Amino acid sequence: MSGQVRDRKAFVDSNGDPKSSESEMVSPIGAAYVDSLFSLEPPGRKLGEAEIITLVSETIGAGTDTSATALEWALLQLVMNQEIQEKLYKEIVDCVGKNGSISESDVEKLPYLGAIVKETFRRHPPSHFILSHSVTNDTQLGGYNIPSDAYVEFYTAWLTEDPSLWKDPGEFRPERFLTGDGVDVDLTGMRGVKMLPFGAGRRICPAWSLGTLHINLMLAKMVHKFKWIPIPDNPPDPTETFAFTVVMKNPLKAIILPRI
Ligand code: HEM
Repeated sequence: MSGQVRDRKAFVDSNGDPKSSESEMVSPIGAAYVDSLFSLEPPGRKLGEAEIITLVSETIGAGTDTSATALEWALLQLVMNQEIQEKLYKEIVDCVGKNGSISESDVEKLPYLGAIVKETFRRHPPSHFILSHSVTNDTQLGGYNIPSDAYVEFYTAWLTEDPSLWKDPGEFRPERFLTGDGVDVDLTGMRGVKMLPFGAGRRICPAWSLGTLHINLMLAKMVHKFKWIPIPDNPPDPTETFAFTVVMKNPLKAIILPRI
């Protein structure tokens, strides 16, 4: 790895910008995640190669399945609920037009899109458990003794299945985040805990806001350019199964029609 990655200078010019032939593939020196790892100096040492590889692969692993799963669940709901999809399409067209292009700054102007993404995180949290946690010293939490050699697993999906917290929790209803029991719900758990798709506290997903933005953008672009409809006599199957994330037992199949 060191030969290939640490010699990134071969791909950039004297200003540190990518050479033109590489511009699609290489970020300027200093801008990539891996650059920040090379310059990171925990007290008294540099990170070793094994640590850098672990950190990079953790980021790729944690960032791909989660986002892909969330997007697939959102599309399943839009295929099954055409009126929600059309309401979203109208919101997008009102904002950027039929032929426009949706950019990062448009996302905050699309509240219904945001509500669909939040409702997806609530109804289909990609991860039903957060990562294993442990304590450095024996302690007590919520009346339980937690020894320092134990792994503590938090099942966070129970929150969003709880009818005392959510009205009809099994229903997919984005409007709840605009005018109902989801208004003011905070995805990070800082202002009360009603859902925890990214965990909470100091080990919360470090990319919770990036992941949310990616899903908003990808979903908006996919609905702006294409209409997603069910295959006749073969509607999507919402049965779940546990993999790295909670995925569809039978992956989504749909008819995808260009809008224009
Ligand atoms: C919909 C998208 C995502 C969801 C639902 C999600 C969810 C989570 C959850 C539940 C955790 C565990 C938190 C805990 O143990 O308390 C986590 C950790 C993590 N996530 Fe995400 N994530 C998403 C996107 C991403 C992306 C895009 C990246 C990277 C670019 C990423 C990188 C990480 C990393 C590195 C950790 C481990 C943090 C640590 O060890 O402290 N995630 N994520």
